[in-house]
Amino acid sequence: MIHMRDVSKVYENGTVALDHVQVDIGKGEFVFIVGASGAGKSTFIKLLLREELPSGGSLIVNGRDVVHMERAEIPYLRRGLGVIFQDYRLLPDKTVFENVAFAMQVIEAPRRIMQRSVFSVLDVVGLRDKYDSFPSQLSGGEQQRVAIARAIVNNPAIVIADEPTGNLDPDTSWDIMDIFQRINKAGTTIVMATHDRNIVDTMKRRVIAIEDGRIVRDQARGGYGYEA
Ligand SMILES: Nc1ncnc2c1ncn2[C@@H]1O[C@H](COP(=O)(O)OP(=O)(O)OP(=O)(O)O)[C@@H](O)[C@H]1O
Repeated sequence: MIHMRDVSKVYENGTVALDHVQVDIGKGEFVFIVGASGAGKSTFIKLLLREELPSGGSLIVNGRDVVHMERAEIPYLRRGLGVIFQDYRLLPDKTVFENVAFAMQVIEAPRRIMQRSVFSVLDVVGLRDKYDSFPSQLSGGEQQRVAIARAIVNNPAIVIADEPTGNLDPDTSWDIMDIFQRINKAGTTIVMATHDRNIVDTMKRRVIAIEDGRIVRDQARGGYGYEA
């Protein structure tokens, strides 16, 4: 699904955010990206989404060559990826239903399929009865569940999450992680950058640790730190 070969990212000001990174992530994997603040996790994710281009190396995401891609191909790359951020990024003037449906309108899905799909993913995240609420009427955990519903409504091959539990209390974080586990069980690849030691140590999934732009550990059933 994801093949990074010798990928580096040097920002315009000379900051080396990633330094010759090699990673292969296969279908159905659940991968945590861990590392201190500034280690390069968000840059790693931005490259996958083609929000930033690598300065060197090759990168294949979901069968597409991200480095040599035409601008017009970028939306097709992103359609295959569901993205979730720490701060939810919902549209404040749209209801829960509309926020999720919007992701389908963008790809011009037929209306009849849209209604069914939106309610189906709202069931997955347990929010069907809130379909008519606005984001401001929801708790942080509920808003993140809407963001997850929006991310998966077009059946992406890969779900990419940058600190999805960063603003949530421990119990709510686990509710969110249960949803990610269910999505993963259904075959979706999950790549999640996180600072949540408890979650990483408890789940014992693949852990890729980044330090100063380099992968310093890639462990099949790892913990947050070396000791786990
Ligand atoms: N647009 C940019 N221009 C210049 N430097 C940048 C840019 N974005 C990130 N950096 C730098 O690149 C390095 C890696 O940043 P990145 O955001 O990838 O780290 P991170 O591991 O995601 O950190 P955090 O956990 O705090 O989000 C840092 O030194 C950061 O200051």
